[in-house]
Amino acid sequence: MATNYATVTWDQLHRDARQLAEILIPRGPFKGIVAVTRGGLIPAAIIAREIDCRLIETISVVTYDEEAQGHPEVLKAPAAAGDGEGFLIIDDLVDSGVTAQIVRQHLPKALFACLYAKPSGKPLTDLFVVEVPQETWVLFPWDTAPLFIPPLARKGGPAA
Ligand SMILES: O=P(O)(O)OC[C@H]1O[C@H](OP(=O)(O)OP(=O)(O)O)[C@H](O)[C@@H]1O
Ligand SMILES: Nc1nc2[nH]cnc2c(=O)[nH]1
Ligand SMILES: [Mg+2]
Repeated sequence: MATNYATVTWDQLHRDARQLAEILIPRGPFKGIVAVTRGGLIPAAIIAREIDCRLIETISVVTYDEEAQGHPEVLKAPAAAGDGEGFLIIDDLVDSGVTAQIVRQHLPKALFACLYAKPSGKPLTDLFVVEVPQETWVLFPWDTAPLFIPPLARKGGPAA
């Protein structure tokens, strides 16, 4: 279980994805993008628009059930990307690096980029935008909703 949480808003995610696109442009052009579903889908869509790439393939890897890490399972291979030559892989984040390692085994010649990287997974990426501490759990905008919280003055109980 994580000890800290970092909430990423839609605006922040959009800014980070655009920043990644900017550093990717000199590394291209790319034949296509392989999005690591599901987390890589929205970052991949934003980046595809910015780098003007219309061919999007997916690889589906399931590793986590909420915060619990399980055994990674590839539900769909990225058939259209061959060995990955000329392709760009996009995921939302690397944590342990297990998912990235499996994706790289399928696409050894592709470039791997993600928005957020924790120290254990960082060496598995070619490019990322923001480093996040290992013990922090990133909350993405598609996993969260704004909630009512009571005013601070009422926190101590009815007398406050
Ligand atoms: O570096 P790791 O420890 O392998 O963790 C990173 C992976 O975990 C999350 O995917 P998840 O398995 O939760 O599936 P999802 O993308 O469908 O939400 C995230 O989107 C990365 O793909
Ligand atoms: N949402 C989310 N999924 C993850 N999968 C592995 N690490 C994380 C994380 O920090 N946040
Ligand atoms: Mg994922």
